[in-house]
Amino acid sequence: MVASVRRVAVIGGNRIPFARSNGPYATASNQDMLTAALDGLVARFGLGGERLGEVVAGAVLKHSRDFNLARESVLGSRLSPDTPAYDVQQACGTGLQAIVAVANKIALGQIESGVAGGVDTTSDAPLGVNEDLRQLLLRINRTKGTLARLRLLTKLRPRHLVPAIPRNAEPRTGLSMGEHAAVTAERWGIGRQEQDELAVASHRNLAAAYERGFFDDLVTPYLGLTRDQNLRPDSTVEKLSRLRPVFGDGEKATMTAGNSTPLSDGASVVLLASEEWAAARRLPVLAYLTHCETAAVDFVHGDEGLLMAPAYAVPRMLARAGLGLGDFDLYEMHEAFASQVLATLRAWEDPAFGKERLGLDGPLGVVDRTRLNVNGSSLAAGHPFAATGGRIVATLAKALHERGGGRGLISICAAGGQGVTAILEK
Ligand SMILES: CC(=O)CC(=O)SCCNC(=O)CCNC(=O)[C@H](O)C(C)(C)COP(=O)(O)OP(=O)(O)OC[C@H]1O[C@@H](n2cnc3c(N)ncnc32)[C@H](O)[C@@H]1OP(=O)(O)O
Repeated sequence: MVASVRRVAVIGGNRIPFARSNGPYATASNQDMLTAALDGLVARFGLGGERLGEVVAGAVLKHSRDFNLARESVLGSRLSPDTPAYDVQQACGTGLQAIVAVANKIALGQIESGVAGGVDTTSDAPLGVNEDLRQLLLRINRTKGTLARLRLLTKLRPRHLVPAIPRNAEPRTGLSMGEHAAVTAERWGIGRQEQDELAVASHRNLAAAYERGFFDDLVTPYLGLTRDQNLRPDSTVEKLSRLRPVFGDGEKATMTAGNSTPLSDGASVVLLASEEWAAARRLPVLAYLTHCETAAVDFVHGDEGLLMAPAYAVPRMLARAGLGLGDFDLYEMHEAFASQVLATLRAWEDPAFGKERLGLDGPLGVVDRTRLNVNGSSLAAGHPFAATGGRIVATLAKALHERGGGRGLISICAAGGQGVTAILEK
């Protein structure tokens, strides 16, 4: 059935600047932001009225009204309404997994072009009613007769009005992402200063990239923002060292608001296509998506850290690609927390981890830190969960194109003990 596998071209991306939670996008919905990101892409690549093969996107925090988020966003955009769309969701891996879904169909010749991405708002998080109120409302709904219904209504108490707010926590452990990351940081002996240094590098690199115009054709202003709101170009290790720890135990705690991603709002999308489709429109190819991998770890019963799955996905992907960890010109590691990136790097450098967990003869290898997140990452830009994959792919593809080619590694950790990784090449 499959004739051949084709190369998948990354043509470009677009995102809106990422905002801090309850900031300028407080009244924007997932659909508003995803539509804005799509329309920016449409404008950039002249896609008005174009019927694309497919649009795949998702959000981690969704209202029930968002059951067809990607398709509704297409209908609200200037793409042809004949463009089909569907949603995916894999926590913070959502954006990259959406890109893989579109890429696979292009590779198999099932579509010629597609857009993939993601959106999230922590400002407009879906509030649920609590279980007691839900039961009461359902009973009222099932009850016949106005009087009987009114009688049930008299049972309404103030406790019923306490909303069910989604927690940024793992359902099976009750621990937040930050609390899990703190356990991993301690296990790998990740110090406060190295976390703060990584955060400062993220801010400096993102600020420098904005200054030299790198994001001029990747970011479209939205609701008054022209740059990521969390970006603080004046960040220093000295300033960060004064922040009090927010995750971890007492004296040993090292994780602060400065070396953790902020809760954020935003959207990103990426245009992917076959080479033929791109050539017919004279659109340059920034890079090719050549490999991907997903891994999961048992953080519930086992002793592996919640956000350590990329430490397993990357070596598997490298083995399949016949590459080593050092064979990359650029590395894009999603900075959920500085400690998460540093723990992953340390695991790859550790001979015991290489032998016992990865089945290698020794350590996986070392990442050249001067090639890591050279245009900033989530600590500075912010992390609207499902929008991070699109931000990273578009940033890396452009960076590879700008340097005249090369190979880039992408690593994204996700809730539920999962990791999604990919390789871009030009
Ligand atoms: C989900 C997946 O699938 C996988 C993943 O990615 S896991 C990651 C998911 N994301 C998260 O878990 C989000 C984690 N972050 C949070 O919960 C919150 O941002 C947080 C608890 C860490 C901090 O919240 P907060 O206290 O409201 O932060 P905020 O008020 O902005 O900052 C606290 C202080 O640090 C300061 N600060 C922050 N960054 C700074 C910087 N770069 N330089 C100087 N000061 C800074 C702020 O100015 C503020 O100071 P004041 O109190 O004097 O105003």
